[in-house]
Amino acid sequence: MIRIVQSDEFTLKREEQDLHAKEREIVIDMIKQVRQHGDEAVRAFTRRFDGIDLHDFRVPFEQYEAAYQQVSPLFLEALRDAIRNIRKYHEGQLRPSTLTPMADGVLLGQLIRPLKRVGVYVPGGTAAYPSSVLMNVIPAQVAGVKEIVLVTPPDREGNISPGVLVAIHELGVKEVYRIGGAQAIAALAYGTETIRAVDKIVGPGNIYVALAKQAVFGKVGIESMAGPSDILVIADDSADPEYVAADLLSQAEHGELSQAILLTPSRTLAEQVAAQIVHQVAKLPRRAIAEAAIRNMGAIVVTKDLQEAVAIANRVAPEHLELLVRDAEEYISQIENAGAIFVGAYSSEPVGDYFCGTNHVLPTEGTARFSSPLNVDDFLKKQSLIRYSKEALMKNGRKIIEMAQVEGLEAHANAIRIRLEKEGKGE
Ligand SMILES: NC(=O)c1ccc[n+]([C@@H]2O[C@H](COP(=O)([O-])OP(=O)(O)OC[C@H]3O[C@@H](n4cnc5c(N)ncnc54)[C@H](O)[C@@H]3O)[C@@H](O)[C@H]2O)c1
Ligand SMILES: N[C@H](CO)Cc1c[nH]c[nH+]1
Ligand SMILES: [Zn+2]
Repeated sequence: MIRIVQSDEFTLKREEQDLHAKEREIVIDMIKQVRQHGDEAVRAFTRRFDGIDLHDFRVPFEQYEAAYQQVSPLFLEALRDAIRNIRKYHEGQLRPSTLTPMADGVLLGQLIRPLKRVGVYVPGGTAAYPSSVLMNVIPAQVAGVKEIVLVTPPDREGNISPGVLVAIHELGVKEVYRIGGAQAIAALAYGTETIRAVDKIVGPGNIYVALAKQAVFGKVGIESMAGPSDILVIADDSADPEYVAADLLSQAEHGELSQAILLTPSRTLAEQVAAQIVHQVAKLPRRAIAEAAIRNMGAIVVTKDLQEAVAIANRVAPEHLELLVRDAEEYISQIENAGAIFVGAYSSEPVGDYFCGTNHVLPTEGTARFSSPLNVDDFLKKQSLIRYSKEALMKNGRKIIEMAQVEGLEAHANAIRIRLEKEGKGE
């Protein structure tokens, strides 16, 4: 089911073609419709893609109460532990504003302020993602964002999964709309009769969601291209093939566009993992999705050695990278491009998806070359503060004028010159 190739035959699908040209066109048109027709367009797309006609996008309050009756005590305990871990990890990312005193009484600063109004996308098309509620909302709260607007798609009865509702309630998010896909992103970016526009949209989703976020960037901020999940495992012959296959499948089951790649110098391991995938996938409830993902986007690449595996991994720039090799720590510094690095046999990827505290909203589609995991800084903006003194201006004014004149910007030069002249320092 999964192709096994030698390293010199391996190409990435995204290197061969623009994988998402059709979907890009679709979302651009959807965004246009929502801009023109507001709620009416959102309602029509929800009818078409989620199969429900919603008059009110808000989640009825009784649904939160009922949700607590539908989740297990262990789920609630796990959720609360995960909240603690995620909060602690993200609190470690906070840093204060800075004020730097310079010569002659000059004070320069970097002020850090939370964003005012942020939209959070929680995916929910083919699976429910309570964990994504935590991963988006907690860093926003740690940053001090006051207005958090959460959107998530409804099921065919118009309901949101109990796990998601409980997670929302545990974190105290109040503004929640049952809408998803590109229509939800457009509504958050441009506003509708019901939904007030936000300053930034964060959160993972399928390819329609990721491309819609890309398309509205500029009107609002976005954190990254957190689209279809992917995983890359680097393993040597010390790795357990059952673990490798299970971890690859853990991401393949997200969606048919999920990419799962194993790089190994061991032909024996390659064949054992391929056999394990066939064996394990057969038992999965989401077998059809995982099989399609493995068939379309999966690969086992037999490399010359581990160094070549590292070089290919840096080219792939995966969302998740697992190091299942002897002396795994020694390879960490060589992994330049990966959203999250999981080190050793017990750092299985779902540990990061749910629980340890790091953020699972990660850059996909190779964008780990330049993007980072969602973090507290995504919810903050920085402002420069300049308090220049008279003494400093009198001392440096001539130099500033000279720079302005080299740029041919005489009005800039004048703004400084006028002050120097008033103080009797002009030429
Ligand atoms: N990168 C990350 O950090 C990360 C984290 C969690 C989940 N994910 C990804 O999120 C995704 C979740 O996907 P999902 O589909 O279950 O939920 P989703 O909420 O992302 O998407 C569902 C929505 O897609 C829209 N849609 C479906 N088919 C469409 C079509 N043909 N045309 C236009 N719009 C359409 C619908 O409006 C629907 O509400 C997976 O790909 C998963 O890998 C990524
Ligand atoms: N693996 C996903 C990020 O790509 C996050 C997730 C949530 N639930 C399960 N997995
Ligand atoms: Zn996952």
